[in-house]
Amino acid sequence: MTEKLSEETRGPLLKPLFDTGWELVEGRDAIRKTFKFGDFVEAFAFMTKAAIWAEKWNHHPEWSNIYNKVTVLLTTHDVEGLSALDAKLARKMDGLI
Ligand SMILES: C[C@H](O)[C@H](O)[C@H]1CNC2=NC(N)=NC(=O)C2=N1
Repeated sequence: MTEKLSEETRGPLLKPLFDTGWELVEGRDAIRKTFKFGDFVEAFAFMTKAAIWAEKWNHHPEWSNIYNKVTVLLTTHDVEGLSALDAKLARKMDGLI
């Protein structure tokens, strides 16, 4: 069962993600990052690869795309906040670029 990140675990899990450009979302227990690519095809290729992992892990991003930018918000709806799955998917997305 997925659990909301505790005060003790969220620091070590989230700090490396803040270093790669993820940030906390105001008013919501979630993280967000905007990925920028050379063009729409590269942005959509990233979304396609990320979508395959999201489906495999049954953990889905809230995201939007404008031409060469993809803005991703990660949170765990089942626990109404951040869980280890969000950190896992964020790390995977960072690894896809
Ligand atoms: C029923 C289904 O397993 C759940 O709704 C899954 C699907 N994808 C999900 N994605 C995210 N980000 N959070 C969830 O809590 C979640 N739950």
